[in-house]
Amino acid sequence: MTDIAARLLDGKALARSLQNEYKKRIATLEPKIGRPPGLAVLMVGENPASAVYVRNKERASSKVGIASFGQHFPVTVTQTELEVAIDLLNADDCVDGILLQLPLPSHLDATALLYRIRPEKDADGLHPVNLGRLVRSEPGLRSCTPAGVMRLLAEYDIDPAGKRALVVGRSILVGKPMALMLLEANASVAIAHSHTSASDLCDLARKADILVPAVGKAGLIGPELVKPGAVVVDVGIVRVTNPDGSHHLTGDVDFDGVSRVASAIAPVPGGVGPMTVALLLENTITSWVTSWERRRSEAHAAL
Ligand SMILES: Nc1nc(=O)c2c([nH]1)NC[C@@H]1CN(c3ccc(C(=O)N[C@@H](CCC(=O)O)C(=O)O)cc3)C=[N+]21
Repeated sequence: MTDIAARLLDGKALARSLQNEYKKRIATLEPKIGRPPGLAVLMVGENPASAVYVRNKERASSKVGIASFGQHFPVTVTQTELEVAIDLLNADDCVDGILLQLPLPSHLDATALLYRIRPEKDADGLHPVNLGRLVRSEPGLRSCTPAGVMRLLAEYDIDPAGKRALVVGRSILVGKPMALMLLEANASVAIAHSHTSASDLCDLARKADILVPAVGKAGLIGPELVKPGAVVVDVGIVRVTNPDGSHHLTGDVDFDGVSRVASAIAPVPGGVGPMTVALLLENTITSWVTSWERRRSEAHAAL
């Protein structure tokens, strides 16, 4: 086999440079707006993987100058308590973004809570209004992980137009919005999922110019499933326990094997994860600016 060293789609480096831009934008606008952007991440229980993400988000927020209104609830929290928390954040003029960290314990109705977040503060892009805008290709808050993938592709001048894209996974958080964003960028999009046969997955994957696995199964995508020269963006997150009890993250892709076949590859860690955090900050800043503009025009209208 010829060794093609795939280009590394370095989400970590891009996220860092985006964060520098956000920091400058906030520093410029904050004196006019009179307060920093505010982001509330709501986490329930002790899911260790979620805790990593929440910690990364809080660190990134404080780095760029976004105020955190995060709350951590015990696993015993009730639906009503979370509803009250969301209602208070919806009404709080210092909060621009609200993110309900998923998954939630099974006694809670996650959908009802996501629907309760005001669409203008839906930093995760999961409210039906924002999902509907995505379906319609209208501007709106976009789901952070797939938006991060699109931003990463753009940075490396990878244009999905006319390409065959395969998304593996159809979750509301990643797979479905990912497929819609690739479609919006004029790719020919297929979606494989848990009911797709192994042989169909193989056929579809080997035809894909852009392959986006988002399943959470280590080793799902080996070099035999990748078209030579394809772009592979690993969105899977698998938390592996090391022999010494510590943990490391890996994705759906056999990175070393696939690197020899693909033309470009986004690793885990260091690829889509940091981009997700960056786009969450970007959504929060967008909401901050939009709400300020809305208020300003309302004030003018009242004169
Ligand atoms: N409502 C909601 N929105 C989400 O966007 C959401 C969620 N729930 N639930 C869980 C998943 C997972 N997720 C991650 C984001 C970034 C990293 C991340 O920062 N990863 C880094 C660092 C990993 C590390 O620190 O080891 C990396 O891949 O390089 C990981 C995981 C967001 N999610």
